[in-house]
Amino acid sequence: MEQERERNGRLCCLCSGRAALRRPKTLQQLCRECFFRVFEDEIHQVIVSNGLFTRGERVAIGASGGKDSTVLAYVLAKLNQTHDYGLHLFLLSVDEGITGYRDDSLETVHRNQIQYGLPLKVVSYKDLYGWTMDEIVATIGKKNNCTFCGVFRRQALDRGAALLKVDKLVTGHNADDIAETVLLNILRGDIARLSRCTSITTGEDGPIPRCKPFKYTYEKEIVMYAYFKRLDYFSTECIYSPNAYRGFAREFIKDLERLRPRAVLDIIRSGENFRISTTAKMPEQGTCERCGYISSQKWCKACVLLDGLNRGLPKLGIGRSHGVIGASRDRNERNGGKTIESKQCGTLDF
Ligand SMILES: Nc1ncnc2c1ncn2[C@@H]1O[C@H](COP(=O)(O)OP(=O)(O)OP(=O)(O)O)[C@@H](O)[C@H]1O
Repeated sequence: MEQERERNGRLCCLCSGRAALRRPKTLQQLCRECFFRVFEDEIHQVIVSNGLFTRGERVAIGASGGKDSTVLAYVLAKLNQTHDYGLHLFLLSVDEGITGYRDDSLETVHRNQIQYGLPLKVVSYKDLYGWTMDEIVATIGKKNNCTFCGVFRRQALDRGAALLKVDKLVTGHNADDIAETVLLNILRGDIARLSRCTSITTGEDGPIPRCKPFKYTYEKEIVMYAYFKRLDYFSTECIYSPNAYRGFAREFIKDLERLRPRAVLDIIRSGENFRISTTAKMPEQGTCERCGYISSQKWCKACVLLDGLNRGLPKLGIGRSHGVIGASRDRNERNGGKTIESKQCGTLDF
Protein backbone atom coordinates (compact mmCIF):
# COMPACT_ATOMS: atom_id res chain seq x y z
CA MET A 1 0.00 0.00 0.00
CA GLU A 2 2.76 2.36 1.09
CA GLN A 3 4.80 1.49 -2.02
CA GLU A 4 1.73 1.91 -4.19
CA ARG A 5 1.25 5.42 -2.84
CA GLU A 6 4.91 6.16 -3.55
CA ARG A 7 4.43 4.92 -7.10
CA ASN A 8 1.33 7.07 -7.59
CA GLY A 9 3.34 10.14 -6.82
CA ARG A 10 3.64 12.03 -3.61
CA LEU A 11 0.48 11.41 -1.62
CA CYS A 12 -0.07 12.40 1.95
CA CYS A 13 0.24 9.25 4.04
CA LEU A 14 -2.52 10.45 6.38
CA CYS A 15 -5.25 11.76 4.08
CA SER A 16 -4.09 10.64 0.61
CA GLY A 17 -4.24 14.22 -0.61
CA ARG A 18 -1.29 15.69 -2.48
CA ALA A 19 1.86 15.63 -0.34
CA ALA A 20 3.65 18.94 0.07
CA LEU A 21 6.61 17.83 2.12
CA ARG A 22 8.55 14.98 3.62
CA ARG A 23 8.44 15.25 7.38
CA PRO A 24 12.06 15.40 8.67
CA LYS A 25 11.35 13.54 11.92
CA THR A 26 9.64 10.49 10.40
CA LEU A 27 10.27 10.89 6.66
CA GLN A 28 6.49 10.60 6.07
CA GLN A 29 5.03 12.34 3.04
CA LEU A 30 2.41 14.81 4.25
CA CYS A 31 0.17 17.51 2.90
CA ARG A 32 0.41 20.91 4.55
CA GLU A 33 -2.73 20.59 6.63
CA CYS A 34 -1.77 17.16 8.00
CA PHE A 35 1.73 18.46 8.77
CA PHE A 36 0.30 21.43 10.68
CA ARG A 37 -1.96 19.07 12.59
CA VAL A 38 0.69 16.51 13.58
CA PHE A 39 3.16 19.27 14.43
CA GLU A 40 0.69 21.03 16.74
CA ASP A 41 -0.70 17.77 18.16
CA GLU A 42 2.76 16.59 19.18
CA ILE A 43 3.42 19.81 21.05
CA HIS A 44 0.02 19.59 22.71
CA GLN A 45 0.83 16.01 23.81
CA VAL A 46 4.18 17.13 25.22
CA ILE A 47 2.46 19.92 27.16
CA VAL A 48 -0.25 17.64 28.53
CA SER A 49 1.84 14.56 29.28
CA ASN A 50 4.45 16.63 31.13
CA GLY A 51 1.87 18.76 32.94
CA LEU A 52 3.71 21.90 31.82
CA PHE A 53 0.91 24.33 32.68
CA THR A 54 -1.99 24.72 35.05
CA ARG A 55 -5.18 26.50 34.17
CA GLY A 56 -5.10 30.22 35.00
CA GLU A 57 -1.31 30.49 34.95
CA ARG A 58 0.48 33.54 33.59
CA VAL A 59 3.13 32.39 31.12
CA ALA A 60 5.87 34.49 29.51
CA ILE A 61 7.22 33.39 26.13
CA GLY A 62 10.89 34.31 25.72
CA ALA A 63 10.58 36.07 22.36
CA SER A 64 13.74 36.84 20.41
CA GLY A 65 12.02 37.36 17.06
CA GLY A 66 13.81 34.25 15.70
CA LYS A 67 12.07 31.24 14.16
CA ASP A 68 11.85 29.10 17.29
CA SER A 69 10.30 31.61 19.64
CA THR A 70 8.07 33.03 16.91
CA VAL A 71 6.65 29.58 16.14
CA LEU A 72 6.38 28.91 19.88
CA ALA A 73 4.36 32.08 20.43
CA TYR A 74 2.11 31.31 17.47
CA VAL A 75 1.53 27.64 18.40
CA LEU A 76 1.06 28.30 22.13
CA ALA A 77 -1.47 31.04 21.42
CA LYS A 78 -3.27 28.67 19.05
CA LEU A 79 -3.24 25.66 21.42
CA ASN A 80 -4.31 27.87 24.30
CA GLN A 81 -7.41 28.71 22.29
CA THR A 82 -8.19 25.40 20.64
CA HIS A 83 -7.58 23.29 23.77
CA ASP A 84 -8.75 25.95 26.19
CA TYR A 85 -5.67 25.80 28.45
CA GLY A 86 -6.85 28.97 30.16
CA LEU A 87 -3.36 30.53 30.13
CA HIS A 88 -2.52 34.24 30.15
CA LEU A 89 0.29 34.55 27.62
CA PHE A 90 2.87 37.34 27.35
CA LEU A 91 5.83 37.99 25.09
CA LEU A 92 9.04 38.80 26.95
CA SER A 93 12.04 40.12 25.04
CA VAL A 94 15.54 40.93 26.17
CA ASP A 95 17.27 43.72 24.34
CA GLU A 96 20.96 42.89 24.62
CA GLY A 97 21.91 46.11 22.83
CA ILE A 98 23.37 44.64 19.64
CA THR A 99 23.00 47.15 16.85
CA GLY A 100 22.05 45.66 13.50
CA TYR A 101 20.84 42.45 15.12
CA ARG A 102 18.64 42.74 18.17
CA ASP A 103 17.16 46.09 17.23
CA ASP A 104 15.95 44.52 13.96
CA SER A 105 14.68 41.32 15.59
CA LEU A 106 12.82 43.35 18.24
CA GLU A 107 10.92 45.07 15.45
CA THR A 108 9.73 41.60 14.45
CA VAL A 109 8.59 40.92 18.02
CA HIS A 110 6.70 44.22 18.04
CA ARG A 111 4.88 43.07 14.91
CA ASN A 112 4.22 39.61 16.45
CA GLN A 113 2.69 41.35 19.46
CA ILE A 114 0.03 42.78 17.15
CA GLN A 115 -0.28 39.70 14.90
CA TYR A 116 -0.85 37.30 17.83
CA GLY A 117 -2.57 39.75 20.17
CA LEU A 118 -0.10 39.09 23.01
CA PRO A 119 1.15 41.80 25.39
CA LEU A 120 4.90 42.46 25.13
CA LYS A 121 7.48 43.43 27.76
CA VAL A 122 11.02 44.37 26.75
CA VAL A 123 13.88 44.51 29.27
CA SER A 124 17.32 45.73 28.28
CA TYR A 125 20.88 45.02 29.40
CA LYS A 126 21.48 48.77 29.42
CA ASP A 127 18.73 49.33 32.00
CA LEU A 128 19.51 46.25 34.07
CA TYR A 129 23.31 46.29 34.00
CA GLY A 130 24.34 49.68 32.64
CA TRP A 131 26.05 48.05 29.63
CA THR A 132 24.92 47.08 26.13
CA MET A 133 26.56 44.12 24.38
CA ASP A 134 27.96 46.59 21.84
CA GLU A 135 29.74 48.38 24.71
CA ILE A 136 30.90 45.10 26.25
CA VAL A 137 32.32 43.87 22.93
CA ALA A 138 34.02 47.24 22.41
CA THR A 139 35.72 46.68 25.80
CA ILE A 140 36.52 42.96 25.78
CA GLY A 141 36.51 42.06 22.07
CA LYS A 142 34.54 39.21 20.52
CA LYS A 143 36.25 36.44 22.44
CA ASN A 144 34.22 35.39 25.48
CA ASN A 145 31.45 37.89 24.80
CA CYS A 146 28.94 34.99 24.71
CA THR A 147 29.73 34.31 28.36
CA PHE A 148 28.54 37.80 29.32
CA CYS A 149 25.55 37.60 27.02
CA GLY A 150 24.42 34.15 28.19
CA VAL A 151 24.73 34.94 31.89
CA PHE A 152 23.05 38.34 31.54
CA ARG A 153 20.22 37.01 29.35
CA ARG A 154 19.37 34.24 31.74
CA GLN A 155 19.03 36.71 34.60
CA ALA A 156 17.31 39.35 32.45
CA LEU A 157 14.62 36.83 31.47
CA ASP A 158 14.03 36.06 35.14
CA ARG A 159 13.86 39.76 35.99
CA GLY A 160 11.45 40.44 33.12
CA ALA A 161 9.33 37.46 34.16
CA ALA A 162 9.19 38.81 37.71
CA LEU A 163 8.05 42.21 36.40
CA LEU A 164 5.29 40.48 34.43
CA LYS A 165 4.42 38.47 37.57
CA VAL A 166 4.29 35.27 35.54
CA ASP A 167 4.22 31.74 36.95
CA LYS A 168 6.31 30.22 34.15
CA LEU A 169 8.69 31.17 31.41
CA VAL A 170 8.83 29.17 28.16
CA THR A 171 11.64 29.26 25.64
CA GLY A 172 11.94 28.02 22.08
CA HIS A 173 14.81 25.61 22.71
CA ASN A 174 14.21 22.76 20.28
CA ALA A 175 15.27 19.09 20.05
CA ASP A 176 18.40 19.96 18.05
CA ASP A 177 19.45 22.56 20.66
CA ILE A 178 19.02 20.01 23.43
CA ALA A 179 20.82 17.19 21.60
CA GLU A 180 23.67 19.62 20.90
CA THR A 181 23.86 20.62 24.55
CA VAL A 182 23.86 16.97 25.68
CA LEU A 183 26.80 16.34 23.39
CA LEU A 184 28.68 19.45 24.53
CA ASN A 185 28.15 18.63 28.19
CA ILE A 186 29.49 15.11 27.58
CA LEU A 187 32.48 16.52 25.72
CA ARG A 188 33.16 18.85 28.65
CA GLY A 189 32.49 16.21 31.30
CA ASP A 190 29.93 18.50 32.89
CA ILE A 191 27.74 16.01 34.70
CA ALA A 192 25.73 18.61 36.64
CA ARG A 193 24.62 20.32 33.46
CA LEU A 194 24.20 17.06 31.56
CA SER A 195 21.61 15.84 34.01
CA ARG A 196 19.73 19.15 33.91
CA CYS A 197 19.88 20.07 30.24
CA THR A 198 17.35 17.46 29.13
CA SER A 199 14.75 18.43 31.75
CA ILE A 200 11.67 19.85 30.13
CA THR A 201 11.14 22.08 33.15
CA THR A 202 14.01 23.58 35.10
CA GLY A 203 14.42 26.11 37.86
CA GLU A 204 11.53 24.88 39.96
CA ASP A 205 13.61 25.74 43.00
CA GLY A 206 14.47 29.18 41.56
CA PRO A 207 12.42 32.33 41.02
CA ILE A 208 10.46 31.19 37.96
CA PRO A 209 10.30 27.69 36.43
CA ARG A 210 11.31 27.48 32.78
CA CYS A 211 9.78 25.07 30.27
CA LYS A 212 10.79 23.92 26.83
CA PRO A 213 7.65 22.80 24.98
CA PHE A 214 9.80 22.19 21.84
CA LYS A 215 12.01 19.67 23.60
CA TYR A 216 11.09 16.99 21.02
CA THR A 217 10.43 19.32 18.09
CA TYR A 218 12.94 19.20 15.24
CA GLU A 219 14.46 22.45 14.08
CA LYS A 220 13.81 21.57 10.44
CA GLU A 221 10.10 21.13 11.20
CA ILE A 222 9.97 24.47 13.00
CA VAL A 223 11.46 26.10 9.91
CA MET A 224 8.96 24.27 7.66
CA TYR A 225 6.05 25.25 9.88
CA ALA A 226 7.13 28.90 9.90
CA TYR A 227 7.61 28.80 6.13
CA PHE A 228 4.27 27.20 5.24
CA LYS A 229 2.41 29.39 7.74
CA ARG A 230 4.27 32.43 6.42
CA LEU A 231 5.10 33.55 9.94
CA ASP A 232 6.92 36.81 10.38
CA TYR A 233 10.32 36.07 11.92
CA PHE A 234 13.88 37.37 11.86
CA SER A 235 16.53 35.00 10.52
CA THR A 236 19.92 36.67 10.90
CA GLU A 237 22.56 35.10 13.15
CA CYS A 238 23.97 37.12 16.01
CA ILE A 239 26.90 39.21 14.75
CA TYR A 240 28.97 38.43 17.87
CA SER A 241 28.48 34.69 18.22
CA PRO A 242 31.08 32.67 16.34
CA ASN A 243 31.34 29.56 18.51
CA ALA A 244 33.34 27.00 16.56
CA TYR A 245 33.04 24.24 19.14
CA ARG A 246 29.25 24.46 19.36
CA GLY A 247 29.05 24.81 15.57
CA PHE A 248 31.01 21.59 15.18
CA ALA A 249 28.65 19.72 17.53
CA ARG A 250 25.70 21.14 15.57
CA GLU A 251 27.12 19.97 12.24
CA PHE A 252 27.89 16.54 13.68
CA ILE A 253 24.27 16.12 14.81
CA LYS A 254 22.98 17.34 11.44
CA ASP A 255 25.16 14.70 9.72
CA LEU A 256 23.82 11.99 12.02
CA GLU A 257 20.27 13.20 11.40
CA ARG A 258 20.79 12.93 7.64
CA LEU A 259 21.76 9.28 8.07
CA ARG A 260 19.12 8.51 10.70
CA PRO A 261 16.48 11.08 11.65
CA ARG A 262 15.93 9.46 15.05
CA ALA A 263 19.50 10.29 16.05
CA VAL A 264 18.39 13.64 17.51
CA LEU A 265 15.83 12.00 19.80
CA ASP A 266 18.26 9.22 20.71
CA ILE A 267 20.90 11.70 21.87
CA ILE A 268 18.28 13.42 24.05
CA ARG A 269 17.26 10.04 25.45
CA SER A 270 20.89 9.21 26.23
CA GLY A 271 21.16 12.49 28.13
CA GLU A 272 17.98 11.71 30.04
CA ASN A 273 19.25 8.29 31.01
CA PHE A 274 22.47 9.56 32.54
CA ARG A 275 22.09 9.55 36.28
CA ILE A 276 24.25 11.48 38.67
CA SER A 277 26.03 9.23 41.12
CA THR A 278 25.00 9.91 44.68
CA THR A 279 28.62 10.62 45.62
CA ALA A 280 28.96 13.54 43.15
CA LYS A 281 28.58 16.77 45.09
CA MET A 282 26.07 19.17 43.56
CA PRO A 283 26.31 22.95 44.00
CA GLU A 284 24.42 24.39 46.92
CA GLN A 285 21.79 26.93 45.91
CA GLY A 286 21.86 30.26 47.73
CA THR A 287 21.34 33.90 46.85
CA CYS A 288 23.77 36.53 45.63
CA GLU A 289 24.77 38.87 48.45
CA ARG A 290 24.91 41.75 46.04
CA CYS A 291 21.70 41.53 43.97
CA GLY A 292 19.70 38.73 45.58
CA TYR A 293 19.58 36.55 42.46
CA ILE A 294 19.98 32.77 42.87
CA SER A 295 23.61 31.76 43.18
CA SER A 296 25.76 28.96 44.48
CA GLN A 297 28.46 31.54 45.19
CA LYS A 298 28.66 34.61 47.37
CA TRP A 299 28.04 36.72 44.24
CA CYS A 300 26.11 35.52 41.22
CA LYS A 301 27.96 35.20 37.93
CA ALA A 302 26.33 38.35 36.51
CA CYS A 303 27.59 40.42 39.46
CA VAL A 304 31.09 38.97 39.14
CA LEU A 305 31.14 39.77 35.41
CA LEU A 306 29.74 43.25 36.00
CA ASP A 307 32.23 43.93 38.75
CA GLY A 308 35.03 43.02 36.36
CA LEU A 309 33.61 45.24 33.62
CA ASN A 310 33.09 48.21 35.94
CA ARG A 311 36.59 47.91 37.41
CA GLY A 312 38.21 47.71 33.99
CA LEU A 313 39.09 44.04 34.59
CA PRO A 314 36.63 42.34 32.23
CA LYS A 315 38.40 38.98 32.29
CA LEU A 316 37.79 38.62 36.02
CA GLY A 317 34.68 36.48 35.78
CA ILE A 318 35.55 34.56 32.63
CA GLY A 319 36.24 30.85 32.63
CA ARG A 320 36.48 28.82 35.75
CA SER A 321 36.76 31.61 38.27
CA HIS A 322 34.59 31.15 41.30
CA GLY A 323 32.62 34.20 42.35
CA VAL A 324 34.37 36.87 44.40
CA ILE A 325 37.95 35.86 44.92
CA GLY A 326 38.41 34.50 48.40
CA ALA A 327 34.87 35.31 49.43
CA SER A 328 33.43 32.38 47.56
CA ARG A 329 36.03 29.87 48.53
CA ASP A 330 34.19 28.52 51.53
CA ARG A 331 31.07 27.59 49.70
CA ASN A 332 33.02 26.41 46.70
CA GLU A 333 35.17 24.08 48.74
CA ARG A 334 32.07 22.60 50.27
CA ASN A 335 30.88 21.91 46.73
CA GLY A 336 33.97 19.89 45.93
CA GLY A 337 35.39 22.69 43.77
CA LYS A 338 32.66 22.41 41.11
CA THR A 339 30.17 25.15 40.43
CA ILE A 340 27.26 25.46 38.06
CA GLU A 341 28.54 28.89 37.12
CA SER A 342 32.06 28.00 36.14
CA LYS A 343 31.52 27.20 32.47
CA GLN A 344 32.20 29.46 29.58
CA CYS A 345 29.00 29.45 27.61
CA GLY A 346 25.80 30.52 29.28
CA THR A 347 23.73 28.61 26.75
CA LEU A 348 25.06 25.25 27.97
CA ASP A 349 22.54 25.67 30.74
CA PHE A 350 18.97 26.40 29.74
N1 LIG B 1 16.77 38.27 23.42
C1 LIG B 1 15.91 37.36 23.82
N2 LIG B 1 14.73 37.73 24.38
C2 LIG B 1 13.85 36.80 24.79
N3 LIG B 1 14.04 35.49 24.69
C3 LIG B 1 15.18 35.05 24.14
C4 LIG B 1 16.18 35.96 23.67
N4 LIG B 1 17.19 35.24 23.16
C5 LIG B 1 16.85 33.96 23.30
N5 LIG B 1 15.65 33.82 23.88
C6 LIG B 1 14.91 32.58 24.19
O1 LIG B 1 15.81 31.50 24.24
C7 LIG B 1 15.52 30.56 23.18
C8 LIG B 1 16.79 29.99 22.60
O2 LIG B 1 17.58 31.06 22.17
P1 LIG B 1 18.80 30.91 21.15
O3 LIG B 1 19.63 32.10 21.32
O4 LIG B 1 19.37 29.56 21.26
O5 LIG B 1 18.08 31.19 19.78
P2 LIG B 1 17.47 30.33 18.64
O6 LIG B 1 17.68 28.85 18.83
O7 LIG B 1 17.93 30.94 17.38
O8 LIG B 1 15.93 30.67 18.93
P3 LIG B 1 15.07 31.72 18.17
O9 LIG B 1 14.91 31.13 16.79
O10 LIG B 1 13.79 31.81 18.92
O11 LIG B 1 15.86 33.01 18.18
C9 LIG B 1 14.69 31.35 22.19
O12 LIG B 1 13.85 30.52 21.42
C10 LIG B 1 13.91 32.29 23.09
O13 LIG B 1 12.78 31.63 23.64
